[in-house]
Amino acid sequence: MQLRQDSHTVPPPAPAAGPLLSVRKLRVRFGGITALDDVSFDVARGQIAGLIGPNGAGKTTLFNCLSRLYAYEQGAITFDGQPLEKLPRHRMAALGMGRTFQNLALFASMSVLDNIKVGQHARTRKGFLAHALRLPGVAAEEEACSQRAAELVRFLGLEQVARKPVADLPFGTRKRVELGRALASAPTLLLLDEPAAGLNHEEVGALGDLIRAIRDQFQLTVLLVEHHMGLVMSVSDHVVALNFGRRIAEGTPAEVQRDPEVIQAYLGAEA
Ligand SMILES: Nc1ncnc2c1ncn2[C@@H]1O[C@H](COP(=O)(O)OP(=O)(O)OP(=O)(O)O)[C@@H](O)[C@H]1O
Repeated sequence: MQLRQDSHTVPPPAPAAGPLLSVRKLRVRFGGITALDDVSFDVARGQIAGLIGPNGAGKTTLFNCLSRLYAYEQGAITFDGQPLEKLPRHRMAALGMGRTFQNLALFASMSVLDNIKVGQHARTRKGFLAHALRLPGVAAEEEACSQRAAELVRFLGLEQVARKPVADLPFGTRKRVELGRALASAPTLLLLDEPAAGLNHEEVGALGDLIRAIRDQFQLTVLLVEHHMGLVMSVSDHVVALNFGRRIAEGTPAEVQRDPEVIQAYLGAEA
């Protein structure tokens, strides 16, 4: 199905050239622990990129740097040609970065539809005061938000539960709602933090199809942190592997899977 884009929610067209995301020589330390050490990689526009590594490798730290939740002591991140460190944290969603979290971050007592609508907040133009005073344009903006949320609900197959509180839903369904909320901000880069965690085998299979459908439908770029190797390797165009905060390999899924350092990192992790 085709999602309608409206004048209030459309992101500015991305310049065609250069990677969408560029991470350069990133270093993050927590006391004596170096969580990221000189990490560099690019994510090309339209790509599904997988970020893998054993526990403690630095994946979440990297995501938190992208969301500006963590500060980095060295290095640079460029998103859509803009240096991230110059931008305030609250502008990340408006800039075109949408994110899901390892531990679901939804409003449990609110309905599916309302949770998805919350995600559009960053894209609305009219401020709090305009809404409170019902200034001209507010009604049109609200209508556009409702329509987009309803279209996302349909796209994600959530029609049957759209008006139910999120707390009443199974875990796998709640994860879809979180995806819907991240998509509601019309991101150009979607950051997925362990979307397969807690899902059963069938749900993981469906998730792979859904991630590809999302990329194609919304023409966005995906960066995926995931422990489920089957999912990462089947869905990713490009994979970056971290271990102990360092980038140990990068390439196609096949290249990374046969990289000796990657094999050693995972065998070592299991030993
Ligand atoms: N806020 C923090 N304070 C102190 N140390 C931290 C903090 N966040 C992460 N670390 C440490 O940084 C290192 C990297 O952790 P991180 O959570 O980024 O790894 P990860 O690859 O996401 O692991 P997992 O797969 O288990 O989620 C670990 O040694 C971790 O203990």
